[in-house]
Amino acid sequence: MHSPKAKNTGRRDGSPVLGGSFEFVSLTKPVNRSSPRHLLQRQGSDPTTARLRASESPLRRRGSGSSTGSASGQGPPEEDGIRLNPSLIGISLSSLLAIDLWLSKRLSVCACEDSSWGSVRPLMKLIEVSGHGIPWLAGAAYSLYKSDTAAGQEVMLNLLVGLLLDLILVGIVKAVVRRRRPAHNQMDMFATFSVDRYSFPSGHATRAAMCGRFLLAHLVLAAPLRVLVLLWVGLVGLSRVLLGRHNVTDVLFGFWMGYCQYNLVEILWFSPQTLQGLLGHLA
Ligand SMILES: CC(C)=CCC/C(C)=C/CC/C(C)=C/COP(=O)(O)O
Repeated sequence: MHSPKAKNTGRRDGSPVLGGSFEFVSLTKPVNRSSPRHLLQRQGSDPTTARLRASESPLRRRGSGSSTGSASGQGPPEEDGIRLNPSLIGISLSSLLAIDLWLSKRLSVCACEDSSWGSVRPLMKLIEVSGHGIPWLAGAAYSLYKSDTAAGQEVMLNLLVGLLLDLILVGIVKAVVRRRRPAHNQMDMFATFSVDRYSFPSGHATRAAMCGRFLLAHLVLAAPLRVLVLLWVGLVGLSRVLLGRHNVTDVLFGFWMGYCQYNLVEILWFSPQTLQGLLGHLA
């Protein structure tokens, strides 16, 4: 990806302003402080350039531009490195986002009935429902209500806490980041909050990761079922991209966030005593 700045700041004679990786540094800076002496002299002879240089360069405003290391041939000063890093991070992020958008678009093969895998869309929507908040909240509340043992009630209460925590945290991140859903998404999901018009992170992915870890830690012990749980988590995430609901990074971050949310549930874990106190208050 090209930096817009890079197009405008090259020299008229086409020769590089600086060699190797430092060229980028010079392109992000208004003044070629580390340029050879004859270049500075040539630029200084142009009154417009000289005026711009004087007004734009923070170093010159501080009056230190003429005496820093690079101008005296000792290589770029420390400040060059400080400016280089954010630019490199910016470029890396832009590249990652471009790859993310391209890959997500290519993978959205069930985004509508006419898509290449449009016939699989109903199955993907079924997987979507399996990771929706309502069945999970209703299921956990019902199990809590029906549970006879203190241990069972404890587990279900904490699952309920985790699910509510997940809704709150995902809502906050979505509201802060405000990343739009992919353009190819059909907004035909049932029971959504207003923040669900945003896509980062995928609430289904966070819930699947958190509930997956919860199930593996407390409820599902048989090996074949544990594999099924892991498969379900993966399918929920994959279905978000195939349906065109999310970009790949929304789902990957969602998985990570859900994984961390489970740690939070473990830290907050409500004991039977706390549970009895709560139920005593409610009764
Ligand atoms: C009791 C109560 C507050 C239930 C709300 C459950 C609900 C409407 C959850 C929203 C689930 C949803 C559509 C999340 C969006 O998932 P993405 O993967 O598309 O971000």
